[in-house]
Amino acid sequence: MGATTTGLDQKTIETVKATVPVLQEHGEAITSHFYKIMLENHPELKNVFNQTNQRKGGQPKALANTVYAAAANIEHLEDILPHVKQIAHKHTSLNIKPEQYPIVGKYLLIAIKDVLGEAATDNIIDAWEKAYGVIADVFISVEKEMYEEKQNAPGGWVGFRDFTVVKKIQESEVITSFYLKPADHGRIPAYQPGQYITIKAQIDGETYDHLRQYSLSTAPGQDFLRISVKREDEHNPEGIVSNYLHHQVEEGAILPITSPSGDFVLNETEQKPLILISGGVGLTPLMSMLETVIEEQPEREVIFIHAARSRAYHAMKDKVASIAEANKQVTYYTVYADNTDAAACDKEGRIDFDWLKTVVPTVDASFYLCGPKGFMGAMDGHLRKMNVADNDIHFELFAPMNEIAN
Ligand SMILES: NC(=O)C1=CN([C@@H]2O[C@H](COP(=O)(O)OP(=O)(O)OC[C@H]3O[C@@H](n4cnc5c(N)ncnc54)[C@H](O)[C@@H]3O)[C@@H](O)[C@H]2O)C=CC1
Repeated sequence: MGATTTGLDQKTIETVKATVPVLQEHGEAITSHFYKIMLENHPELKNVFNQTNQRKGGQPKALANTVYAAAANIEHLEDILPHVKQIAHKHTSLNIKPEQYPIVGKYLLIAIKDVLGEAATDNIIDAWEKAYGVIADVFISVEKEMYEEKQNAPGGWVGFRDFTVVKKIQESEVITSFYLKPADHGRIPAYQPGQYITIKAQIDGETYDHLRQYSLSTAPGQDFLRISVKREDEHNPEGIVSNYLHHQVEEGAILPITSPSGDFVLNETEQKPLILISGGVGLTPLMSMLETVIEEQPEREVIFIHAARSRAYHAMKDKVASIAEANKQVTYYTVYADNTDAAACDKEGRIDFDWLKTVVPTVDASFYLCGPKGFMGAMDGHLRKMNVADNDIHFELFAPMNEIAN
């Protein structure tokens, strides 16, 4: 039995690879059971594992897909490193610690045994235990590096740091911006346009703290951080933190946050046209990119396309208009789904292929997409139909990784 670079013997590798399809077949049953038993035994992990996605089944599915993809590539994990890094950005933003990995591993194995019953022989369980250890080590080492970078970044930190809400501004019918300054009066962290932070929401009456990620919505280099939050329907469990922020968090309140994370960032080494396409509150990271590019790359052509439900839902309209007015490099288009005043927008309805083609000057451009899931799928489809190269399409969606990867 030869050893491999992962340190796993050939028999273990073969067993794991041979059983990936079996686990995939029972994937959701295994991970739903796993989440249930793990959170029963470790309720302190509830805030880390987003409860909304867990209820909807998205989080268990995402975790299952990640573990199976890693297991299928167990001999050459470096092939899935970009995917690992994207998840590691989310993990470090949530302050996930190495000691949490063995807990996940323990309950995942118990769930595999419970669901597969006798089919889960000792050999199989043993092989998966070893494989999980290898996969966990890859995540832990990538995350260790990211934590070191956070600690050493100008104004950076690890864990949660208290920020004071210094200003709260309504941007549209549903979107409100929160301006944040360090409660310790220390340095504001450096960050890249497109990155996000995690808020720990300590809400009265809730049994655990809720963690939510929000994109930073201005260019770096200000004397504050700013997030812009859409108020979700209060009856939607996903809306618990956004309603708390909108209704209970006023100027002077303290919010614990983690330092900026994320790899959906503006590449300032590129010169080709920058096309920013957003739907709804998805404009937040793209505002940070827009404000940055006009300062850092004044020669670069920028097209800012924004789709909103209607004028009342359109946030930061005046800001974008004044940026375009003052910077000839920027052209902007507005699309309203429900328009009562045709003069207020450039297109009514949705961004469709034929229209998009007329406003995109060249397909040899860098495209950044952010918005609701259906919007992103539609935009991605339009761009591929135009033959835009894969690596020119950048997108992010705050959702479990399996949805992002689709
Ligand atoms: N960094 C990130 O990953 C961020 C992600 N987001 C995500 O962006 C989303 C924004 O949602 P809302 O503001 O509620 O958007 P929304 O529901 O108000 O929709 C915005 C626009 O998108 C259009 N649209 C929706 N589906 C479409 C489709 N299939 N094809 C073409 N156009 C479509 C609508 O017509 C509307 O004009 C949220 O899901 C949020 O999670 C938001 C901020 C940051």
